[in-house]
Amino acid sequence: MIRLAAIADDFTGATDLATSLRERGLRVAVVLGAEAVPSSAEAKGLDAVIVALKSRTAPVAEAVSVSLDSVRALRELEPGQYFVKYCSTFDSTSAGNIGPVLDAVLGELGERRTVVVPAFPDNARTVFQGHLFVGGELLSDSPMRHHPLTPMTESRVSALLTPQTSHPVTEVSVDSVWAGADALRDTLDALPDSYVVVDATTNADLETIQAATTSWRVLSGSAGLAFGMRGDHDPANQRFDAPEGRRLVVCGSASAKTREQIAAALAAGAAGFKLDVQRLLADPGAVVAEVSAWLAGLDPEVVPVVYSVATLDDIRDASHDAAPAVEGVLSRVVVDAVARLGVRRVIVAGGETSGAVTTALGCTRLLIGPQIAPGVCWSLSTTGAASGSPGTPVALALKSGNFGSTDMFSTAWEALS
Ligand SMILES: Nc1ncnc2c1ncn2[C@@H]1O[C@H](COP(=O)(O)OP(=O)(O)O)[C@@H](O)[C@H]1O
Ligand SMILES: O=C(O)[C@@H](O)C(=O)COP(=O)(O)O
Repeated sequence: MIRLAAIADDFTGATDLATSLRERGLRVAVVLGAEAVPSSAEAKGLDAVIVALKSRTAPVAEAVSVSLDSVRALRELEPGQYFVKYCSTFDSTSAGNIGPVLDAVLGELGERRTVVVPAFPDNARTVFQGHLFVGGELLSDSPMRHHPLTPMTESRVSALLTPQTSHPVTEVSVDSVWAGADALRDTLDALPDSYVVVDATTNADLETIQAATTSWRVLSGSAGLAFGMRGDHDPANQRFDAPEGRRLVVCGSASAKTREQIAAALAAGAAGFKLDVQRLLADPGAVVAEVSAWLAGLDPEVVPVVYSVATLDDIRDASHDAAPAVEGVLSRVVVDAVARLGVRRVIVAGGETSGAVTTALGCTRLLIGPQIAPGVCWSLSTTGAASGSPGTPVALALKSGNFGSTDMFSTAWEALS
């Protein structure tokens, strides 16, 4: 039996939740896909298992199917609670996938209610009067309105979720949270079965919500909702031996923070390679070969940053084919760099991009290591058959687009030495 079983709709979301739990003393495993869920015997000693999926922008039926496969596999571990992790900026469209996945998971488990808590104050995401804020701005005024796959142009969480689900959506305001865990539990229990969007503006609010929902079978939200959980494992005591080798940063993220991080790295002496998306659409193999040749010729001490978005102009009129094509090229670049150039330490910016890269490397499991910033950590994995160089150890930092300090592409490596 484990305490918490989670599915995350992208790979950075999985490591985000994992690092938050690990920092709070839980023993966590992140596995990539339902097939990699450990058996009960293998999960002995673990507090939480998180399945990383690439379902955020997949077709609805596919997102539902991989989520259900994961929940069915996790069920074997007899979890005390289930956690459906989605983005702290509620990345989704009116078709899904947050609503359809919640509907399917609840249906599978015979449940009729969950809380909906995207707030993550450590990364400046708060929910007040049912509206999601990013820093001082409403979500719909934030850079998320320009996201290439899930542009967020509405800020009220219930308005975002209602078109995605047949379940009723209700709201609980921060006053009820401030009344404390016991009172909040009564407020929640008095509501009709529904998806309950709960305000949260601080970590203390998240802890109150978590304490009020310990008997709920299914929780949903960003990693922030895990902040109230406590385990007895001191992360400082865990061995984390990162392989020695060359470094590489690849960015498919179009997020404002990633664009700042790229600019800061280049200003600090990193070497940059900006992908030409038109060329890449026409001849991806040639672009991969060009990037690989460029990497091979660099001073191994210099940090290379391969990226596809420098300014918003780069994604303004992007074709539908561009996103998978960029993911494909960045994945092939990383696979080649690991197989042929001795790259062993890789930062990947962007959730979709991380899913593509990690899958191409054939990784199935991540050992979570030191936190780099709230929601961002180093992890260790081993490449699989898909990579062409199976059994190679790699250190991966799968970075959510908008997370991490501005200088992290230059400084994150220090946590490995
Ligand atoms: N120049 C570009 N034009 C169109 N799509 C792009 C471009 N660069 C990256 N993308 C795609 O945008 C998506 C970004 O999503 P993701 O990796 O989750 O990062 P983030 O959510 O931080 O922007 C990926 O699918 C990526 O391939
Ligand atoms: O909850 C969050 O904000 C992150 O864990 C996350 O999912 C961010 O997604 P990307 O920006 O697409 O990496």
